[in-house]
Amino acid sequence: MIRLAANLSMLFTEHDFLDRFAAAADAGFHGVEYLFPYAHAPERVAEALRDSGLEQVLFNLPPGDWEAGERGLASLPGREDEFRGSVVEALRYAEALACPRVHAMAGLLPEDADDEIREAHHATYLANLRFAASEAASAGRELLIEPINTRDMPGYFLSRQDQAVAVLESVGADNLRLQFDLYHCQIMEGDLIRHLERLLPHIGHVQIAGVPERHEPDVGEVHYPAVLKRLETLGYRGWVGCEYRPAAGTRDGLGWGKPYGLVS
Ligand SMILES: O=C(O)C(=O)[C@@H](O)CO
Ligand SMILES: [Mg+2]
Repeated sequence: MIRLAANLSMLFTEHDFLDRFAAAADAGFHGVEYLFPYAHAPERVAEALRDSGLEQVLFNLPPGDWEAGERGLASLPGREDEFRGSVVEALRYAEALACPRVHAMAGLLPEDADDEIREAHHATYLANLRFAASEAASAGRELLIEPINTRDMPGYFLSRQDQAVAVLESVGADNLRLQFDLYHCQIMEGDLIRHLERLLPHIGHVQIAGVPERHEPDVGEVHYPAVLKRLETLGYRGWVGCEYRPAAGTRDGLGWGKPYGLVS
């Protein structure tokens, strides 16, 4: 059975952040994910989670200066101390929220990146992920990496599934896994079902959205009923994060999720 998690950075934004938990539970979700919890004390987020009866399934490490355009620290040479601090902070929240996995965003390459700069980012990424995976393992958590399409996020260091698999294999930590976002993969590479079949052993979390607008999964070029069916028959037992921007209201657009227990 497909288990859907509401991404509270994109869904239920009609409500204040801490009120989105109850709204998600009311719509039939059993899990939640979001970008960042850090604007709120962990106890307050834990309370909202507890009151709603939801499971926290994922959130991201602090990403650097998001407002200034930064998109993660993991591959940024010279920012290693800050990255290590972000690992400690994320694991503190993960403990308070009983969240089994956290996502480390890779960060952006400079516009004029040549081979030498790319190689420096790659080496930094591997070293940082080794450290973070080891800290996460000690805390009993998984660490995820996610290829993101370079149309939405130009310059993002990790953009293709093969690149992610090579990184997973180089780091070689059992708790370092793939956040497989079908929306990004469709834009960069397509062939979603074959990707799922091949990548399943690496996948720690799945996310979905309609392509190309990133609206509801039943809008656009991907036929999600077939893709989710294949995910199920492959034996995937993890969560599927609904990481899309509703075309109108969140509840108005939940009809696509009726077969999976959602209520519009
Ligand atoms: O943008 C996405 O896709 C995400 O999953 C965010 O967590 C940013 O990586
Ligand atoms: Mg995603």
